[in-house]
Amino acid sequence: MASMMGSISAYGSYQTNRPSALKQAPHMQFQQCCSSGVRFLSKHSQSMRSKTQLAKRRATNNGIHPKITGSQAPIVCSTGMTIIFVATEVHPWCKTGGLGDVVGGLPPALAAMGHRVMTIAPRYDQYKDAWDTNVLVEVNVGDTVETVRFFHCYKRGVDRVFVDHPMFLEKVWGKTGAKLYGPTTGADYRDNQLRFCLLCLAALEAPRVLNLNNSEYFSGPYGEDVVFVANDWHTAVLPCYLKSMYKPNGIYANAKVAFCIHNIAYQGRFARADFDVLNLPDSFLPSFDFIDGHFKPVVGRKINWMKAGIIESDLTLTVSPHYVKELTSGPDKGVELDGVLRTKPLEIGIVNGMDVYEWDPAADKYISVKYDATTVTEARALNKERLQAEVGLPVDSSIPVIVFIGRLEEQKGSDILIAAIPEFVGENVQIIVLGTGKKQMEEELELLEVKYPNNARGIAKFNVPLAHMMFAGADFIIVPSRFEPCGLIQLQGMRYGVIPICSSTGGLVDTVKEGFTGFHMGSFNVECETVDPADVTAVASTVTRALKQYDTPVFHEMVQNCMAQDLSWKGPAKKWEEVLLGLGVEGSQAGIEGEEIAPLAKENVATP
Ligand SMILES: Nc1ncnc2c1ncn2[C@@H]1O[C@H](COP(=O)(O)OP(=O)(O)O[C@H]2O[C@H](CO)[C@@H](O)[C@H](O)[C@H]2O)[C@@H](O)[C@H]1O
Ligand SMILES: OC[C@H]1O[C@H](O[C@H]2[C@H](O)[C@@H](O)[C@@H](O[C@H]3[C@H](O)[C@@H](O)[C@@H](O)O[C@@H]3CO)O[C@@H]2CO)[C@H](O)[C@@H](O)[C@@H]1O
Repeated sequence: MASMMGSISAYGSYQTNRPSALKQAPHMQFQQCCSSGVRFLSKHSQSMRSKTQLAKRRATNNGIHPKITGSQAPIVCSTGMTIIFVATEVHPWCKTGGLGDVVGGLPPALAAMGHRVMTIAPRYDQYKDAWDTNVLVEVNVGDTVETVRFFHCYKRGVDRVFVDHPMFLEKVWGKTGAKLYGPTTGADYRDNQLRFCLLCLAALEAPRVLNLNNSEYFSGPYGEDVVFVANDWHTAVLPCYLKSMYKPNGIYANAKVAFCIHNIAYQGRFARADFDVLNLPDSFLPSFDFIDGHFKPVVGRKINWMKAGIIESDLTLTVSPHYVKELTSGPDKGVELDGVLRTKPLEIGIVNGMDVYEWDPAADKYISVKYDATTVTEARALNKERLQAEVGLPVDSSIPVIVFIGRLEEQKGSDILIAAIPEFVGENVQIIVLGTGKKQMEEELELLEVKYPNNARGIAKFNVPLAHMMFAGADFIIVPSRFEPCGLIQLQGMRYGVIPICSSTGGLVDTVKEGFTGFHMGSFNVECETVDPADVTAVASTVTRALKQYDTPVFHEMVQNCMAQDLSWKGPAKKWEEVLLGLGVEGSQAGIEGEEIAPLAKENVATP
């Protein structure tokens, strides 16, 4: 049996050193872990947030449930579930887009409800606030044994765990927010499959080996009665390892996996021969097996990670109800996994929330004039002038300003927008486009200034402060997506009183109401190779229609409607709770209604 070292660190009372494959018999090793002196404390009684609710629960013996797994196992007290999000992005540490936002924002909302919540993501950079736990585990990746180290911080009620390994840090060091998946947009690292196998294997260890004691409500390791939330294709092997390496050994017997699809366009399709590097039994091959007519990345039979994630997880969900319909409607919108999704139904689509603390016009550190719904009109004029000056457009607050913010991919329809600009740029309007992505699209963006010096600017940067300034100073946000699973950009816009002009797809249908909070352009052709002239016309005519309303009573009412909405994670978190509870993990129970733990406290803001 592999050796077990007993060195004490602040985080783990042991450091694991398991050179042999976990497959062999991890069970006994962990029995040793659990009996090797981990301290377990219940600090429930000091709840600052919901003392009354917790007191009520205690009175009914409903609030505390000791979870005992094994003879000398941890006693972890909680009000609800034990949830572990595994993902390649987590804002504000690492983000290329909305995946990072969700893994950044949803967990604190669930923690506020009394659930114990951890996120696990790669350590791509030297995050100043995440400390070395000094806990190491060894995992079999491909044909080598790799040592990973866990870093950790506790923020907004959530244990943020980072998996440290050269496969992440060597590639991306100093470049947080870029190059997470490949050296350039559109190019993948050759070892991505190994990188994400390693992430999943480490994620399966973390709940059992990390002795986490920052929370005043929980302590000790998370244990085994957990719900894993795997996100997108990168984490699709997690349920497979859970089933092949742990459950057969009696570990994680009650654990369940929910698989969340944030974007079915990225599936992780690889050569069939690569199945061998995953170190999974052949019985899993049918779940990965995939045939398509494309020649990328190879011609012929493939493996498809996302397909396996859907099949091997206990439930699959996605980020809006309308996207559920689209995904199952046919191969175009289901991107050839529609059949799989009909066989193994998508349980539910829950519209994303947004981080209303980070995105708050009344407290936004990046904007000149802070405002709320009562002061939006006056503040907008001043913020607009600041924005116009910042990007070098003529400064005049009476000119309506339209903005676009997003990844420059066909999904986002930035190419459709570029084609439509000549159709409406003759109006009294300014347009500012901020995005990064495909090189050609970035170049087209930067040409806008040359073509329309008085009306348009394109900025090919990932620039968070500018994004905030754009929301504060714009009147409309245009979202011409060919498909959009949920979309956060329109939520961020509405929070700042910026009216969305959006295509009618995915979450845009669920979150933007025609004539009330925004303008719909209809659904677009999902064929990405070309720009459909009908879509260009739809963009131009809807922009013209929206501009007609500019500064009218209808416009001001729409601004108010946008700002009056609760776009926070609170509602979505409640729905997520319902879905995850439905998995029936031992000891799970509903949480409480709670406000986020110190969402604005300085010490709770990440400093990557
Ligand atoms: N150049 C730039 N500078 C600064 N900030 C920028 C930026 N470009 C984008 N952003 C930010 O990145 C995020 C984009 O999130 P979205 O959800 O709109 O799209 P994305 O396609 O990345 O997410 C995918 O996952 C999410 C989460 O489920 C789904 O909502 C979505 O539909 C799906 O495509 C926003 O926070 C936005 O402000
Ligand atoms: O948060 C933003 C999105 O982040 C993820 O998408 C990334 C995707 O998972 C990666 O595989 C990669 O996609 C590239 C793809 O692999 C490659 O073959 C080529 O098609 O180019 C793609 C873009 O470079 O990067 C994506 C981010 O850019 C997440 O999966 C999505 O849900 C999020 O929307």
